[in-house]
Amino acid sequence: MQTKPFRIGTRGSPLALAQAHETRDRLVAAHGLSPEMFEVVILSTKGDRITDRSLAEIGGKGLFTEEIEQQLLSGELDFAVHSSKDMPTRLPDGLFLSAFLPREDIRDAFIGRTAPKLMDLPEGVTVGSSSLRRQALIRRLRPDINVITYRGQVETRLRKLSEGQVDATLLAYAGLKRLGMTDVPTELLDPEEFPPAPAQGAICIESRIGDSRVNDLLAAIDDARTHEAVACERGFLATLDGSCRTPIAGLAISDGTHLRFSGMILTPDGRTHHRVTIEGKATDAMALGQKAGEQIRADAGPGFFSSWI
Ligand SMILES: NCc1[nH]cc(CCC(=O)O)c1CC(=O)O
Repeated sequence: MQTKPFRIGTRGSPLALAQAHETRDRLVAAHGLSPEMFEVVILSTKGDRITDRSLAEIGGKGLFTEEIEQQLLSGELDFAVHSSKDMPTRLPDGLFLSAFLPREDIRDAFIGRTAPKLMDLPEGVTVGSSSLRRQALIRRLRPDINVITYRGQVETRLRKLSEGQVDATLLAYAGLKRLGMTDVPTELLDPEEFPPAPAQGAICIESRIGDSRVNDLLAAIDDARTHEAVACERGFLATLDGSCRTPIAGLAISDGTHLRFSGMILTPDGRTHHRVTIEGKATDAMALGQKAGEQIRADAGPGFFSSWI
C-alpha cells in the first residue's frame, strides 16, 4: 500500500488548476482513493512569466512544459496535467502522454463587445487573439478587421476586452466551461468555418515511460476515443509543424472503431487555405493524421510554406 501521495504537476493559472483538480477527482473516483493521496504541485513556466510577446515570437510550444518536464524526469513529480493543445509534438526522451480525459466542447467561442457575432462586427474594428490559427481564420472571414496579438490568462484577456482595448476576442469554449464561464461567449463558432486547433479541448496526462505504478493508475481514467482523436491530430501537426508559424487547424472524431479527420492550413493573411479529409481505422489514428499532413502539404505545394516563413 502506497502511503506517500502522488505528486501532480501543473501550472498555476485558474484553468490549469481546474484541469489538475478534475484529473485528481477522476482518479479518486476510479480507484476509491482518498483525495489526500494526491498532492497538486504548482510550477511557474516561462510561458506564464513572459506575457508581452506572442508565443511564436518567444519560441512557441514547450514554454509551458519545460520546467514541469524536468521535474517529471528527476522524479519530483509523478505525472503532470496539461492542455493537450499546448503540448509540443516531440516530448523529451522518457516521457509520454499516457492518458486523456474525455474531451470537452472543441469549438472556439467568440466574445464580442460591439457586436455579438463575428460576421456582424462593424467594419475595421479590432479583434485580439494570440493564436496564429484564429488570426488567420478571422482574416479569411473578415479581411477588413484589424487583428492584434493579445495574450494572457483567460481573466486578463476578458478584462482587457471589457476595458475596451479590443472589440472582440476568441477563446476555447472548453476552457471557459471548465472555469464555469459558460455565459461569457456571445457566439460559438461553427467548426466547419472556424476549425479548432489540433487537440483543443482535451486534457492530457504526461508521465514517465515504464513507470507502471503510475501508468496503471492513469490507465483507468484514459478515454480511448479522445486518445485516438488527439493522436491523429498530433500526427497531422507533427508532419506539418516545423516552425510553429503555420496556422493549422484539425479535428478528428473517433467512434472507437472508425475515425474521421479534417484538417486545414492557411496563410497568416487568411487569403489562401487548403483542406484535407481522411477516414480510417481508429487504431491507425496517428498514421492517418500523418498521411493527411503529407496530403495537404502536397496539395499546397512548396510555395505555400515559403511564401511567408
Ligand atoms: N495556450 C492557451 C490555451 N491552451 C488550452 C486552452 C483552452 C483549453 C483547451 O483547449 O483545452 C487555452 C486557452 C484558449 O485557447 O482559449
